[in-house]
Amino acid sequence: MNNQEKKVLIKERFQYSTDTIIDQPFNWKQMWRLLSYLKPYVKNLLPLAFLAVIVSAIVRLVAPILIGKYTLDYAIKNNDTRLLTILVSIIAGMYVLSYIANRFRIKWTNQLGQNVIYDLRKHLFTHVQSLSHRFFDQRSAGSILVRIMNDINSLQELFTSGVINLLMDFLLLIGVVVLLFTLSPQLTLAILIIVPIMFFISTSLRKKIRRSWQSVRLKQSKLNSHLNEAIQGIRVTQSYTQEQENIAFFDGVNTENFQSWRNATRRNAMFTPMVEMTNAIGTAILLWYGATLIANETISIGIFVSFAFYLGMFWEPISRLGQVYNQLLIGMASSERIFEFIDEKPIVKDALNPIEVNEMKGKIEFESVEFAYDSKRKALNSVSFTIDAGQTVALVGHTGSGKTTIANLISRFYDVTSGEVRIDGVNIKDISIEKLRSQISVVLQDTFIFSGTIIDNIRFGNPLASDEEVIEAAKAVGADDFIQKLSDGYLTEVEERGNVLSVGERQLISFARTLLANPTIIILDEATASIDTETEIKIQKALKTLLHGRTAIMIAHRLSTIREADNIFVLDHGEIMEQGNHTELMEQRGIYYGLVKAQFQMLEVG
Ligand SMILES: Nc1ncnc2c1ncn2[C@@H]1O[C@H](COP(=O)(O)OP(=O)(O)OP(=O)(O)O)[C@@H](O)[C@H]1O
Repeated sequence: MNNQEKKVLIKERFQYSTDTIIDQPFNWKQMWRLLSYLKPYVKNLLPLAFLAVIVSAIVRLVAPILIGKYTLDYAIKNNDTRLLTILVSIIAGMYVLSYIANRFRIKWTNQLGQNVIYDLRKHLFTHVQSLSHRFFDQRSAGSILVRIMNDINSLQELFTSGVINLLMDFLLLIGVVVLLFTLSPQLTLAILIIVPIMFFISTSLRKKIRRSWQSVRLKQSKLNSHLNEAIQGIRVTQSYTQEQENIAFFDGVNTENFQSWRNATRRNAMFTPMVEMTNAIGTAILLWYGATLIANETISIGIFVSFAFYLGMFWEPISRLGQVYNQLLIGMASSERIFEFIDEKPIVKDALNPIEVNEMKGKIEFESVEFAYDSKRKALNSVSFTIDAGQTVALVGHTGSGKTTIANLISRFYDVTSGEVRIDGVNIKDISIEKLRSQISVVLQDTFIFSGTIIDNIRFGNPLASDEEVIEAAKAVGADDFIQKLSDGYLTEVEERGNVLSVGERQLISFARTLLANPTIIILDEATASIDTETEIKIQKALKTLLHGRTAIMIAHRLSTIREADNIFVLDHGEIMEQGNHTELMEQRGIYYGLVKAQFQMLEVG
């Protein structure tokens, strides 16, 4: 395989297609929505920041008049030292006031911005927590991370300085234009001629800048998605010695990210020189035309000096408005992506008046249940069964036959496409989701261990449980032995996903966690696969304790582990083809018989 073919293959291998450019024109509605996050602060931080802004704007607007018109044209011209002293003291006092106002403006606007960012991130995270499994099926963890971190970060500048500076600059701009016209309408008109040219150029830049920042976000999202996957899957990568391919792909997305940044910042940087150019042209007009006006005595030197001050102040807010506009565009691109998530509604949601079931007996019924993950194929097709409270039922069938889907529907991770799932005779759509899930525990083969101590990981099943209750649960499922042998016992720190623990140990921890949660219904998905015989014996013992007095659904490929089940459902292509206990199904000599025989033969061969 040549290098080119290799590159194509690598490019095709990692596909992150979920993030697309959301391209809408500048949207005032969205802007208001973003600004609504300032609402909690309209009574405290916002007015304080506004006050500081108004004070500094007034000082900046009044000072040039005092310096030019009054100091030059009256005090100096008439040699009035008393007036000069008074004016200089007032001007100095005003600058001190402006300094104080500015310090507070920075302090308060920073506080305001940080608070808004905190609130927005909290809102987004809380919302994402409530979203259904389908949402996570369609997106990589990395791309979700980018929205919660990077996109919100990019709004930080807008809220810490942008919004408030915008007000300050508007005030300055309006004030300066009014003062310029008062001082000399002819000179003002001559200078303002350049403004429309400037606006024309900036409008064409606007769209390009906005697109560039959106592209940056997309590239970052792709980079994060790959990074996340590359780290999570490092063991597989290393075992297949695919490190070079991974590095090559990373290099590709990293370069794309680098280029899109460079592109965006280059376009961004075009704004300031443009304003500076206009500033230079304005100054040239001032000098040339202003000198003529002084010569024919239309304006005084003092007015000319005030004018020069104001002209400097005129371009400054315009230049800053350009920057704020850029921040706004960046913010818009990010907020579109943030609001897309916030507007995402959980597909599985509570009924209007959900039933708060506090204690379930655990009878499960499926009536003509159909389900499809996508429109292309059905995962379950007219499935009906009843599991009585306290029964243990095993689901068996070929891979992809729909076993996990049944488990997903009982916990309401997805809603049925048609038909009904009932618990204790009540449609689960009418039961409060929180109550429903609090009575159901799902034990997965790949137990998720959170970073923290072992004791806290077990306590995840019931945050209110005491240390003694946690230890008791661990003892009951036979996890206490190995935990005691760990360096710090129950206080041993384990990293995310519990990489330092064996599969069997992780499973025992999850059993203890489940026992502590004390659910009415337990779903064990492949819980006894891939462990050695000794651990399996331990786990079988633990299971007996765990399942005692509860309704249990076991999904297991190893048929030896489910012989004791009260009932076995045999699935094929999303339908229940056979059901009965082990002896009955063996007598039927159907699919189950075939599966058992095949496994038996495999063991013999092995
Ligand atoms: N999140 C999903 N999105 C789309 N299709 C899915 C999703 N999860 C499962 N499927 C599809 O639905 C069908 C049933 O899957 P399910 O996970 O229920 O099978 P299973 O019997 O549990 O398989 P296994 O024994 O391999 O775990 C399969 O064809 C699978 O590809």
